[in-house]
Amino acid sequence: MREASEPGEREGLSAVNEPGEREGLSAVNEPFIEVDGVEKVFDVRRRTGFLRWERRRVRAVDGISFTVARGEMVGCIGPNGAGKSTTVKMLTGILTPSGGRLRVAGIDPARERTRLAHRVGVVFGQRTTLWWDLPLIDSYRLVRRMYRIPAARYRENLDRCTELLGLGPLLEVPVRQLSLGQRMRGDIAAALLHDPAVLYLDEPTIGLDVLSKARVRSFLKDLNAERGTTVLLTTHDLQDIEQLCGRVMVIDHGRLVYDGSTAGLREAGGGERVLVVDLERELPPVQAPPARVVRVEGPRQWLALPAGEPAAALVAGIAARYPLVDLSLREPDIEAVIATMLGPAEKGPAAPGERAARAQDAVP
Ligand SMILES: Nc1ncnc2c1ncn2[C@@H]1O[C@H](COP(=O)(O)OP(=O)(O)OP(=O)(O)O)[C@@H](O)[C@H]1O
Repeated sequence: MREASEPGEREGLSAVNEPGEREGLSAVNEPFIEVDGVEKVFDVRRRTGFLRWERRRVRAVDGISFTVARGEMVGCIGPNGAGKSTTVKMLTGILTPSGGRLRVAGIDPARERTRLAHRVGVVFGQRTTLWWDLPLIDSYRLVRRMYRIPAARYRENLDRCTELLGLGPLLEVPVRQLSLGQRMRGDIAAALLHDPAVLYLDEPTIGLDVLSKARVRSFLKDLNAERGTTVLLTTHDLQDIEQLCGRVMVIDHGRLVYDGSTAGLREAGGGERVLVVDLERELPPVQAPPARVVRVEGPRQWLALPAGEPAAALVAGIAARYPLVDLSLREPDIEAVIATMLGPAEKGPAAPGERAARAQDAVP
């Protein structure tokens, strides 16, 4: 406890963000997170034989640049070893960049990590920040002391999280007895008690069942909408991104290969939309170029539309020439789009460490 509260005292911090700092939506377009040509290189030693070691340089992040405005909710995806967690760790100040410039709320995270900690909440899906042997509520009391959260603010935030995350029956339960989904909700609440302006979430729905995922996603959506909390979400679950984030960044080999709208990702990846038509009876494949029939099952036919091809004229043409009963348009599978974007290595199951090895440059 002592250790955690000391740095704040040294820097003479006010306990938590002032209410006015609950991220002025007026400043929505100002960059809140600025990442400019950031690099992170790790020097690692690898054993290559008996008493033989090789020094290698792992370029985990290779000149990434982006900005995030206040109140934005941005998804970050990419294969294992792409550099996502390393980027988040640099944003929290846990790791120092090897090059480039980084600012969060105007603060250099590596230099003023403690000051930044009062503005930031972090949830790592695979690890807990809660005290394992203590009841959940005791962890929250400790968090309150660490951040010196005023009593009224603590109560308000705790009540809100307890209600929206369904934590009421769990508060007196030791963390070690919680299920994964319960613990995750507990972790999210712990990260929010001090009213952070930005929340980093690393795989917040990993291993959760469908209902728990829905609950966590709905909570995050409300948090972002009501409080204007800036959210950076790293995940392998594309539904997290599709349901929560209007913007997505795709990272591969330490580089940003896509940064834009989630909807635009499909087009950027050259994904095809599929038109499913139900005819009155079985018929030969529908002729409607440039769409082409890719599957026929009785009176139902599936037509692939090249990316960017408007559907309206095509649908009208089919309706005029064929006995149409029903039709629907399916967006391209986002997972397939990303696989295309990332190249052949992502299409099959990647061998463990394969991508990491590709990101490594041997040091002469
Ligand atoms: N502390 C470290 N020392 C040496 N290498 C590291 C360290 N941390 C990460 N790396 C390497 O940096 C690269 C990027 O790792 P990172 O954890 O950022 O990937 P990621 O995109 O988060 O992957 P995942 O989706 O599997 O979590 C990998 O090659 C990894 O092995």
